[in-house]
Amino acid sequence: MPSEKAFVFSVLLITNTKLMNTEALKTSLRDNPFTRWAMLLTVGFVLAANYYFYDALSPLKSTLTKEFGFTSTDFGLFVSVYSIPNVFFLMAVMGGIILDKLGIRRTGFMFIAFMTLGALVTAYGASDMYRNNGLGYAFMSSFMPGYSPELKMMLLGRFLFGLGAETSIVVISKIIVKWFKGKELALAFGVKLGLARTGSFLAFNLSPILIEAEAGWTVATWFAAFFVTSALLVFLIYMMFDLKLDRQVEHGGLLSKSEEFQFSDLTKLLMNRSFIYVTLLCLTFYSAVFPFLSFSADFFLNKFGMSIKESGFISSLLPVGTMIFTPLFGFFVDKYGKAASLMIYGSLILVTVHLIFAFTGLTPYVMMVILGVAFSLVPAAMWPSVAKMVDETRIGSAYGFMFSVQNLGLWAFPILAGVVLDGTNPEGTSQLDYTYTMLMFACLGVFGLLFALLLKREDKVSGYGLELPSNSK
Ligand SMILES: C[C@H](NC(=O)[C@@H](N)CCCCN)C(=O)O
Repeated sequence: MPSEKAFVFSVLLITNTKLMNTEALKTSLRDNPFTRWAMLLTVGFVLAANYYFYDALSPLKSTLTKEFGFTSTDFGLFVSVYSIPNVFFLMAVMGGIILDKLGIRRTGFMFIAFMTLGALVTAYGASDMYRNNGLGYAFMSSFMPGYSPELKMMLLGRFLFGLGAETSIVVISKIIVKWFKGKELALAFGVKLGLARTGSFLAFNLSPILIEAEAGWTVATWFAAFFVTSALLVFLIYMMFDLKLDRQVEHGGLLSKSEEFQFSDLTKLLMNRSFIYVTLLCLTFYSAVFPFLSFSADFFLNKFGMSIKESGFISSLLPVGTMIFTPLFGFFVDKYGKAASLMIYGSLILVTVHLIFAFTGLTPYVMMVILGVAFSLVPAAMWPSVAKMVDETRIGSAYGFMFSVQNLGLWAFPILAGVVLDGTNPEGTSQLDYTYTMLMFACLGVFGLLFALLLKREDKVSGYGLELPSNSK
C-alpha cells in the first residue's frame, strides 16, 4: 500500500513538473510575437549600425583623396582591411566556436565592443585632433613613409571593426534562430537582411550631407562611429531579454554540448559538393557586389559627372531594392522553392548589369534597382539553402566557414579594383575610367553563374531538394 501511494505521488509529481515546464515554455518571451519581433528590431539596429559604418566612407572617396591624398589603391586597401582578421585569422569561424563555448551574451558583447573600438579608432584617424599631433600620430609617422599616418590609423581602426563585425553577424544569426525557430524563421531572416541594408542605404545618403556640416567633413566619420557605439548600448538591452528568456526556458543557452564545433565537421563540410559550390558562389557573387558597392558612388561621380550627393543616392538604390525584395523572395522560396534556379537568375542579372555599366552610358538609376533584384535573389535563396545541406547543429560552423571564404574576396577585390583603376588611369587624371574595373566585376559574376549552374546540377544527384519549398525537406 505505501509503495502504491509512493507510485501515485511520483506520477503526480512528474505530471506536475511536466505541466510546469510546458507552462514555462508556453509563456516564455519568445512565444509573445510582440517581444519576438521587438528583439529582431533590437538586433536589427545593431546590424544596421554595422552596415552603416562599413559603407559610410564609400561616397567620400573623392573627399579622402582631397583631404589626405588617398589614391584608389589606398581606398581599396582601406575597404579590404576589414576582411583581414576573417581571412587570415579565420575570425568568423573562430567566432562561431567562441559563440558555442561562451554563449550569445558574452560573445555578442565582446565582438560588438571590438566593432565599436574599431569604428572610434577609424574616426579618430581621420580627425583634426589626431592630425594636430594627437595620440599615436608621431608613432604612425615613424614607419612606412609611403603611407600617410591618417591612412595607417584608419586601417588599424577598420581592421578592429572587421574583427568584430563579421562575428557579430554570426551571433545575430544565432539570435534569430533562438527566437524564431519553429515560427517565422525565413521571414525573420529576410527582415534581418532588410534592416541591415537600411544601414547601407542611410550611409550612402547621410554621409554626403554630413560632410557639409559647419564643424567640418569629419562629422560624417564621427557620426558613423557614434552610431556603432549606440549599437553596443542597444545590445545591452537585448542581453537583459536574452538572460530572461534563458531563465524562463531553464537552459543555459540555445546550444547543447553535442552542438559544439569539432574540426571533423569542417572535413565533412569540405567533402560536400553542394556546400563547396554554394560557398564558391558566395565568394564570387558577393565579391562582385560588396566591393563594387564600395566603389560605386565614385564610379557614378566619374562616369556620369554627378555630385557626391547624387552619386551616393544612386548607390543607395541597391540596398533600397534589397530591403523590399529580399523578404519577398524569402517568402517565395519558403512557399514555392526554386532556390537553385533563383541563384542562377540572380547571377545572370549581375553579369548583365556589370557589362552594361562597363560598355554603355545607360541610366544608372534603373540599373541599380535591377542589381538590387539580383542582390535579393541570391541571398534570399542562398542562406536558407545551406540549412538544407548541413545538419542544423552545424549551421553556425557552416556560416562561419562561408563568411571566412567570402571575406577572401572582400579582401582581395577592393584592392584589385583600386590597382586596376590606378593602373588604367594616368596619374592626376580628372575623370577616372572604370571600364576595366567593371569588367573585373562582370568576370566574377560569370564565375558565380557557373557555380550556380553546378549547384543546380549537383542538387539532382545529392537530393537536398533546393528546388522544393522550405517545409517539404
Ligand atoms: C548575410 C550577408 N552578409 C555577409 O555575407 C557578411 N559576411 C558580409 C557583410 C559585409 C558588408 N557589411 C548579406 O549581407 O547578405
